[in-house]
Amino acid sequence: MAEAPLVFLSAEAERLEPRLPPSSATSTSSEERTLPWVTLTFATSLDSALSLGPGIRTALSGPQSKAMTHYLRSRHDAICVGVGTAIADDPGLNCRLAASSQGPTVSPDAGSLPGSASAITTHQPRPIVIDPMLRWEFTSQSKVMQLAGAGKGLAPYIITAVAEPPGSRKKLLEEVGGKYIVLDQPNAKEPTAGAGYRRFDWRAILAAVRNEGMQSIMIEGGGEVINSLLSAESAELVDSVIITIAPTWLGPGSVFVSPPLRPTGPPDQTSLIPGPTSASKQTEAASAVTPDGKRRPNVPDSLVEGRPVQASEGQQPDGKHGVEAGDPSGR
Ligand SMILES: NC(=O)C1=CN([C@@H]2O[C@H](COP(=O)(O)OP(=O)(O)OC[C@H]3O[C@@H](n4cnc5c(N)ncnc54)[C@H](O)[C@@H]3O)[C@@H](O)[C@H]2O)C=CC1
Ligand SMILES: Nc1nc(O)c(N)c(N[C@@H]2O[C@H](COP(=O)(O)O)[C@@H](O)[C@H]2O)n1
Repeated sequence: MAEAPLVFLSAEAERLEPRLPPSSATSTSSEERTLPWVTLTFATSLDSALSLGPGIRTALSGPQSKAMTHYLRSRHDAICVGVGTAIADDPGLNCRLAASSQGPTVSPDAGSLPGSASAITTHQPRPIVIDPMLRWEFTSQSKVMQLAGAGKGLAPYIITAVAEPPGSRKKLLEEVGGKYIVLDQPNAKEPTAGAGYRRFDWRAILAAVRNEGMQSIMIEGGGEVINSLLSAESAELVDSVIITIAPTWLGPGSVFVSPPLRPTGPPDQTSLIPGPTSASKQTEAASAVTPDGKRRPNVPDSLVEGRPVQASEGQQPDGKHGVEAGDPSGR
């Protein structure tokens, strides 16, 4: 069944605006940045899980939160996932906000102010897939490729360490406007990770994105992407964090957001990297809601901005969801 067009209210968009990259129409400051504006945004359960398992697409967001995500997609030049997510989810990574000048729908035009329902030109973000070893076996049937072919989204740029990607895939990508971006050296400082690759330095990833003319990127996941970005070395690169928290637990075996602690010091808040607004605030926000969706007493309003959701809202019929925005670097 076709997905109903997503609608995001102007008032909600205005609430988010201070956390979003400057509009390209009104600011030149973003052009002066050497790296793009980075928004980290994802949905978790109360136990900080992104999905039931590494290969399992798990719906945590309801329609309102999903519409918010698509508004965010309309406000960024690029949208980034790791190859684990590309394989697990076969994602579309496009913006599917209703493009209507009627009613309260926000214009998806990144250049217009929230609520101005005039010129509607849907801004599509460029999908960026981090795939150092080229594990993603995309085909012309992959959702993102189909959407690009149909003009409903952009084709992916794949960031890889493989110097010469296979010609057939290169052709497939280029036919719909995508390409490979080869990064010279994965981060030599890091030990080889389990899958036999070294991580890229996030600065190198972001510089490559900026080099393509993109001034803002939203990073959606999955676990490894988020946890490496929120490591001590790179968390300062993140300008904004926007998290949806679903009132459920996914339990052991899930893919968790759990950024590494510093190598020294006790495992308490002082060793969480850097500043309280990402990991620690997320934990507080999660514990602010009981399993049946009620607010716990003595929890400040600033931590959870929940609202009742309709029974039709996806996987969490009787719960609440919250949007938490913060700056992980404490700036
Ligand atoms: N609830 C939510 O908002 C979201 C949930 N997910 C879920 O997350 C799960 C996938 O998470 P993961 O398995 O952790 O995969 P992932 O999507 O984080 O991809 C991991 C892979 O990406 C590459 N990678 C990541 N960071 C890198 C770096 N700095 N340098 C070089 N390569 C890097 C590596 O090849 C690594 O194996 C899926 O089940 C998906 O459904 C994904 C995105 C959002
Ligand atoms: N915001 C959010 N909530 C969830 O519950 C999710 N599972 C995700 N997943 C992310 O969205 C991508 C799917 O995008 P399409 O709808 O196919 O365009 C998925 O790959 C994750 O990045 N996000």
